[in-house]
Amino acid sequence: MVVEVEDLVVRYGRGRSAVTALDGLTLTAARGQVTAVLGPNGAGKTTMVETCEGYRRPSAGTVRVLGLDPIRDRRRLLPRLGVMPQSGGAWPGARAEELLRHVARLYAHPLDVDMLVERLDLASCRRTPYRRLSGGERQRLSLAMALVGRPELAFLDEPTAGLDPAARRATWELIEELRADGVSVILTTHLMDEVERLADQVYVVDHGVVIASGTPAELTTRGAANTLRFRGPAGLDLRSLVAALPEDCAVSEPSPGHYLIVGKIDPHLLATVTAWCAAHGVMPDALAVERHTLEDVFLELTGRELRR
Ligand SMILES: Nc1ncnc2c1ncn2[C@@H]1O[C@H](COP(=O)(O)OP(=O)(O)OP(=O)(O)O)[C@@H](O)[C@H]1O
Repeated sequence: MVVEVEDLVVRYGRGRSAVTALDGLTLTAARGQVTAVLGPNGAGKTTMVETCEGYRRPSAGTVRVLGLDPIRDRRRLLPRLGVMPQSGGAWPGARAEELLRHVARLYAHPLDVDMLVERLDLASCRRTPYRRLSGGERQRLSLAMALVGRPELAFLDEPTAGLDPAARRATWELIEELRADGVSVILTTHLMDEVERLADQVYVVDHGVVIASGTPAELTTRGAANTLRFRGPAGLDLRSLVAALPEDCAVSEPSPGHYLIVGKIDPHLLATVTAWCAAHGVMPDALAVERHTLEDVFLELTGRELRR
């Protein structure tokens, strides 16, 4: 495990005005994987990442990063980490390329700066002072600065927030390459498609605790079962269809001629349904499988939307 967080509590302030940002958070991240921490605004994602980076002291609980204590072993840890903070962290007057080259010089075996500039589409703003960069350019430069040192473990705090679709795709591709190179990535996000595309393991966090975890596929198929819909003649004999399906499937006709099957929808089940239709002379129109998204899962767990 590259990150082990156990019963982590982090409070800001004291007394009555204290805010408990993390309230007993437990998670682990495996080497060479992309681990996503997903949650709405204020869930505690940034606090968790900053505590792993050694910027925040736990009020209780333990944190180990690459087997080390982020505060006590900070000097040994920092050269092995890549950190992309949510905002800022650069000198306003320094030019984009200058900043990146400066950071690259702090590491023993940096990546090729020109390659990163090219990959993250920063060529047109090489000479632009940081304070004049657009939000998206800052974001991409910040990612380049996190990766240039060839980190073993990269913490990326909402790496694609505010990026246009092309920049988002370029960022995703870069993260996939990092994983292919054996880099471990901890990613915070509130974007479903990002998690579904990139994450090996997801922790859904709300109010400072983990409320669900698993692979994206596990999270979207468990509990909240998937749905198969089709249209056909009204009043089909559903008892015979139910008999043909696995026990945990529910079949209904919510309105005449509209059929709904709720359960684990896999290719086998699809074949059973179409075979049943064929045997009964039914043409299933508008046959559609609806997969639950992580958004649905979050809504079911908390009763709230993930995006606010
Ligand atoms: N320095 C601080 N002082 C006081 N409260 C803070 C501080 N930083 C964060 N908080 C509070 O702690 C809670 C968790 O914030 P945090 O930034 O970790 O959440 P987040 O999940 O990263 O949110 P976002 O998606 O908006 O970045 C919030 O209620 C926030 O207001």
